[in-house]
Amino acid sequence: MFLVNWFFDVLGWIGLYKKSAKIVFLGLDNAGKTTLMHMLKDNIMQIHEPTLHPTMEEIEIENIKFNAFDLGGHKEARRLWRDYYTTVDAVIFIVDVADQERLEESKKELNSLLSCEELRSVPFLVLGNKIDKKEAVSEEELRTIMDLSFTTGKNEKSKNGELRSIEVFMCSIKNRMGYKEGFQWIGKQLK
Ligand SMILES: Nc1nc2c(ncn2[C@@H]2O[C@H](COP(=O)(O)OP(=O)(O)OP(=O)(O)O)[C@@H](O)[C@H]2O)c(=O)[nH]1
Repeated sequence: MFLVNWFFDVLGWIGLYKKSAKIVFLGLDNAGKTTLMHMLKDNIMQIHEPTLHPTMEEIEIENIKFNAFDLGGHKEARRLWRDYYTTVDAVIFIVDVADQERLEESKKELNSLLSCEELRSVPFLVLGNKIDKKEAVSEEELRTIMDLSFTTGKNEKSKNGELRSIEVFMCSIKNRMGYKEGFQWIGKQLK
């Protein structure tokens, strides 16, 4: 009973209780994917052993599977990711908003994912991470730089089933701020 409550708490907290999904964390190296995976793990008492792989991590909580892939120049990760992406239900794309020099590279990576036919109807949550750093750009600046001015809406579910939902949430994974709202939004987009 205690375990059941625990799962309810964690998945309820991130808006994914009773959902079944494969969620993938993507982004350049150093964006914060591993830190986010660890934050989830720390909140979870019993998880399947993570798959140890230099470029891919995996955890499972009940019916939710989280995978993280590095896309920052790792050929092996890209190959693994390509084998995997036809079955993905949601993408969480993490951007280091304090690393202004790499925002353009992040944008290119995001755009190439957004143009993938296989991901045409997959919801995308863009997490602008590291807002605790003084170099961090604002949400407005991030949206401008990354061409994300028109998004679904933070309280919305995409109205047309054909249209992909996409939204930006700013966060500091280190300070455990902001990403919960992002997960809750992604929870709403899943069936
Ligand atoms: N200030 C700050 N640092 C953060 C935050 N999130 C992650 N970091 C730091 O950013 C660095 C990279 O984080 P990782 O989680 O390893 O990033 P990654 O995307 O998994 O990167 P690779 O493993 O290199 O692909 C680490 O030193 C983290 O401690 C944050 O919210 N704020």
